Amino acid sequence: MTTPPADAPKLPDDTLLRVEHLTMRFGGLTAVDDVSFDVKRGDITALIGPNGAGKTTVFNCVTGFYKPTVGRLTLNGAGGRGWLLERLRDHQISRLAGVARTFQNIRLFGGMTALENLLVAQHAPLMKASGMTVLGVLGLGGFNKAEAAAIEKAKAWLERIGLIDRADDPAADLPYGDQRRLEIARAMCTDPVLLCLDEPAAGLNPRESGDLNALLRSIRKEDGVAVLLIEHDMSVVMEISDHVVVLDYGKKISDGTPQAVREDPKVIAAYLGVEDEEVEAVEREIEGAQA
Ligand SMILES: Nc1ncnc2c1ncn2[C@@H]1O[C@H](COP(=O)(O)OP(=O)(O)OP(=O)(O)O)[C@@H](O)[C@H]1O
Repeated sequence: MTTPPADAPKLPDDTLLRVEHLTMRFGGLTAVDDVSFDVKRGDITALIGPNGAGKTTVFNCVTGFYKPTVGRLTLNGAGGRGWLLERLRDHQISRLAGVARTFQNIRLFGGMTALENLLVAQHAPLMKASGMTVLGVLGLGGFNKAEAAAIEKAKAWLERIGLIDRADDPAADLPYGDQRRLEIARAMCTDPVLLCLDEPAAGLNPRESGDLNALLRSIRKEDGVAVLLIEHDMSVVMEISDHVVVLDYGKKISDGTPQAVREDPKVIAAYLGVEDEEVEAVEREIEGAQA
């Protein structure tokens, strides 16, 4: 595999990802229209907006599932190296640039145990340690050490998400909320710099949602990993996000702290399904209510 040149522009030290003028067209439909925003290091950034606003499309561009029609996605990755994500293949985005993701629908290996799911995520370093040879896998060279380290890491994550007692149970047998957290732990086992989560709270009950919030806060605090998430559950967004980006009809309509975004008339109008001309009226109503 050839390593792409590191010709990405330098970002400010506190900025992990810069999305510039991102546009994605599907035939005649512009799903994402000239969207720009930053993801700061160690921040939880939420991407919100009504159905069809373009959130998943932005996500798919950042994680390499789509190549943007227009736009630049600069990531200051591991070791301070810069990457232009739109020039990388999707496997390079995860392995070289350090971007991990989960999906709207859980994609664990249901027949494998919880522990095995976390080991599979560490396949790349294990293969490297094996020297890609049978002798390596049989225990010569650094493979045994790497395998022991992978098991330790997997166990540490199972402890952290409260599933160590279920390490040997098939992932499919775990309750839904546990599967969601296991999926996040699996993504974390790849040592990402950016963790992208597509609706992590979907289908969770309030207790499971609380556990998820705690896990994401600990990832921010203890691992220093930045999180970019799409979420419809506003209680999760408002509680854990440092930064919220709002899309509507493919365009960015607001960008700021949860508090600022919550009070932005354009956001309120978008969620209420109000036409553009009526935004000022909504604005006046909000000001009136706050007075
Ligand atoms: N692969 C595709 N081909 C054609 N149109 C697409 C494709 N992916 C998304 N779209 C369209 O792009 C627009 C934005 O879709 P997207 O899934 O990004 O929105 P979203 O904000 O994630 O919506 P939701 O909250 O419902 O998941 C929609 O009109 C959708 O139908």
